[in-house]
Amino acid sequence: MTAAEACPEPERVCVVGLGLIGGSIVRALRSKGFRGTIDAVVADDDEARQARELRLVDEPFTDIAEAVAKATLVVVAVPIGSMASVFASMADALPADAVVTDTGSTKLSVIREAQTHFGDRIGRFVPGHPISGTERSGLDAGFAELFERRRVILTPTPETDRDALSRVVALWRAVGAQVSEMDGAHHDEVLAATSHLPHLLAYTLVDTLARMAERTEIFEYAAGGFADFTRIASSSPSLWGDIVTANHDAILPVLDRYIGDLEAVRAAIADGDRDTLTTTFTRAKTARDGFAAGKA
Ligand SMILES: NC(=O)C1=CN([C@@H]2O[C@H](COP(=O)(O)OP(=O)(O)OC[C@H]3O[C@@H](n4cnc5c(N)ncnc54)[C@H](O)[C@@H]3O)[C@@H](O)[C@H]2O)C=CC1
Ligand SMILES: O=C(O)C(=O)Cc1ccc(O)cc1
Repeated sequence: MTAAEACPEPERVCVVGLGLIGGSIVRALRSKGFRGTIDAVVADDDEARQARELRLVDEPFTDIAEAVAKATLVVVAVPIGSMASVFASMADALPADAVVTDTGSTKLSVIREAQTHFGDRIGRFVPGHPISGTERSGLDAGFAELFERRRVILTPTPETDRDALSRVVALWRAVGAQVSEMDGAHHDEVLAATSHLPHLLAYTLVDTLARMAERTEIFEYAAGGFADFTRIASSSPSLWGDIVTANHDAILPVLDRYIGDLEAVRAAIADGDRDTLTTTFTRAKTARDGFAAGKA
């Protein structure tokens, strides 16, 4: 589907935060032939120059209020910890009927900040989260295919306007994504298990090994399994500090459950209980094979 088919309204999009996600959205819009205007809030003059040279944006801004003043659709793609200050900076400058959406990895915390800052215009805010990314950050890390056939979860609230929702659905379809809807609390529980916990485990494993005395040798002899399991430990520590702090209510129960299961595996190893180990590994392999087959 072309961007023009998915997004027939000539939107004036303003992407706030031209990092991995914001940079990929503008690249995808360009590569799909999006016919509207693309503005962006950039970090500094260097990023503005780069965005212009790559023809990614029509106009780069460093001032948020100025950037959103003519927008019809604003996409906030900044770290979770920056959402509140970005919403505060744009609230009074937004055109009355502009739609605002975000790409944050947690949803209840972002919805709360939006309610605080957008007040009675909260109906024009559509909470969103693309379930695709990489361990890299910044404008150079972005690429046009990032959202192709990948899921985006929107978590509208009872206050969300249907028109605003359909405009955001159209934007994500225009960049090749498949859109689902879910309640914000459910989103945060699902993502705590499938994304936030794996990132925590990868960071902690690498940190544990890196602080062991023989660490040079451990990393020298690490095989593909280590690389597969730990790639995401190269993700931005600051971005993930924000995510884990914001979603602590949903993360703690699944983390406790995992610690309990790890303790059971530890006990089986200590007791030489091979049956428990192979039963656990078999259950996991069946589940993982099913997941891999579903993705193929
Ligand atoms: N990294 C990933 O794979 C994914 C990230 N997300 C979410 O998308 C959002 C963006 O993440 P990334 O693009 O990966 O991060 P990034 O670090 O690559 O880019 C963030 C951008 O926000 C800008 N920024 C930060 N604070 C700002 C502020 N106060 N005002 C204006 N701009 C500001 C930075 O200059 C940078 O360009 C985050 O909320 C993240 O949780 C969602 C899906 C995947
Ligand atoms: O690098 C990976 O595999 C990821 O899992 C990227 C990612 C990071 C944050 C999200 O909210 C969604 C996806």
